[in-house]
Amino acid sequence: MNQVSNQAPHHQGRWRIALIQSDIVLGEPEVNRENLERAMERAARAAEKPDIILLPELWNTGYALTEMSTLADPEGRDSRKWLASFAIRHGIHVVGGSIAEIREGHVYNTMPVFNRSGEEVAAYSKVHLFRLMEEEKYLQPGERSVTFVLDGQQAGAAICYDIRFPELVRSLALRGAKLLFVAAEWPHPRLNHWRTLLAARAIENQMYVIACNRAGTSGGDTFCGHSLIIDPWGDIVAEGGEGEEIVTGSIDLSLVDQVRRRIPVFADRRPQLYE
Ligand SMILES: O=C(O)CCC(=O)C(=O)O
Repeated sequence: MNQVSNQAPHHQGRWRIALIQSDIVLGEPEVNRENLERAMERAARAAEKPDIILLPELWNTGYALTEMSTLADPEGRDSRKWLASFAIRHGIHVVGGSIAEIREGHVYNTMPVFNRSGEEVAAYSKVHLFRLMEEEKYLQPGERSVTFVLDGQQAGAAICYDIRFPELVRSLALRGAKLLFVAAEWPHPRLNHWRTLLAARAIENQMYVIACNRAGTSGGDTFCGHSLIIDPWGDIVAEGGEGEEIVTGSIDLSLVDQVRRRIPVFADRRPQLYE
């Protein structure tokens, strides 16, 4: 199956995507916002304007887990206001990576999503906390999986460790998601896992996987970059290197239906045998 054209116009499920693969300064939300804003403005003013911008995980605080109670954004208010105003200013959908936010005394790792009009169409809080980095000691897990609609197209949300749970992504696909947005702070030495898991989620669910990882180093971890856009056949539309970069590519959601017709995985499922 051929890759989709890089020139696809943004109508009828054809979108140009920009992934803001940035470094994140530990515990410095204002600095991070300023850095991201510069990169997002650059992406928005490119000759081929994106329809959707995706940011990395925990872009406000980084993994400053022990300081979350003071650093996390109360109700995510400031971060949301800023993301919404960017979406309105440029008429671009903003899948807001994720932010540390405090709600009712708990810190959540939450991906807010804004449409071109600046309306918040979804907020997904990471449901699988990553014990290897002791997230469960400092964060509260979300309690629901989330799909949302942009320009009439159904999408699903995932954050980092979530991609190790095929059942989560399958459930999003069964609810109609034709693409999955992933925000991550995925470190070495697991680049191979990152690339393989993302490709597997795309192939098995016959959906686009659009994943933005951070770059840089922090607290002894070196992050992989390699943000990816993978099509429903498993081909790579765009992939970043290791450093800071805006990764862009175009997608055509009619390819999802084509692939699902060619190999009818969803029609061939036998869920009564799986549990
Ligand atoms: O699953 C992994 O290897 C990385 C996950 C991770 O870093 C995270 O969820 O923050």
